[in-house]
Amino acid sequence: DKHPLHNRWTLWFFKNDRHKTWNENQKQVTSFGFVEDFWALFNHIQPASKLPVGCDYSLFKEGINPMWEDPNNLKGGRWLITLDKTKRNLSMDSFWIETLLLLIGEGFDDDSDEVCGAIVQIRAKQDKLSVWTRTAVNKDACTNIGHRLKEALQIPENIQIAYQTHVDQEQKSSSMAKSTYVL
Ligand SMILES: CN(C)c1nc(=O)c2c([nH]1)N([C@@H]1O[C@H](COP(=O)(O)OP(=O)(O)O)[C@@H](O)[C@H]1O)CN2C
Repeated sequence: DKHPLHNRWTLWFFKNDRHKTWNENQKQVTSFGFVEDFWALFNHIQPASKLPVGCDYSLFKEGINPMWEDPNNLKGGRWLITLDKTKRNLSMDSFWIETLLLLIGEGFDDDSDEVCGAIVQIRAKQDKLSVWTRTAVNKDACTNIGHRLKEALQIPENIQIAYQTHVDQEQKSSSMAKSTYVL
């Protein structure tokens, strides 16, 4: 019989329809709690690298919306990995599946409870992959999650990734919010 996951997860899809609000564009696709159902879903949908520019996939724990204002995200932030669009067909999909497997496999050791979800975003200039965590001030948990992410995605030591709080991201004035942690 089917193999249960430690958590249930919900896949969301964002398509940038200018006539709708950001919230209206954020759609739930489905939720799952078994390994077999994850693979059936993943093998059924478009790969991230094939989505139109402006689209996102988000995989969050069931009950947590992929939005700053969700109570589980209010005090948190994200590890952000930017991908040059030339890498879209090279590493985007492998980065995304590796991140998904870390999430559903609770691959962040004791800090897996700190993880809320992950988002992959197809954009004109730079694609983005982020892992959202619950509590920005939990430095040890945040940095362990960041290390595990770099390790799983085989991101070289000299390539920096940054952690930004959602509050800083919401209130950013320049193009990039300030970084709370860098690895
Ligand atoms: C409740 N609420 C409205 C709300 N709640 C949110 O949680 C939330 C937003 N709004 N977001 C809006 O999308 C724009 C692009 O962000 P982007 O991350 O797609 O980045 P790009 O500029 O499209 O690359 C953001 O500037 C923000 O306006 C983003 N976001 C996470």
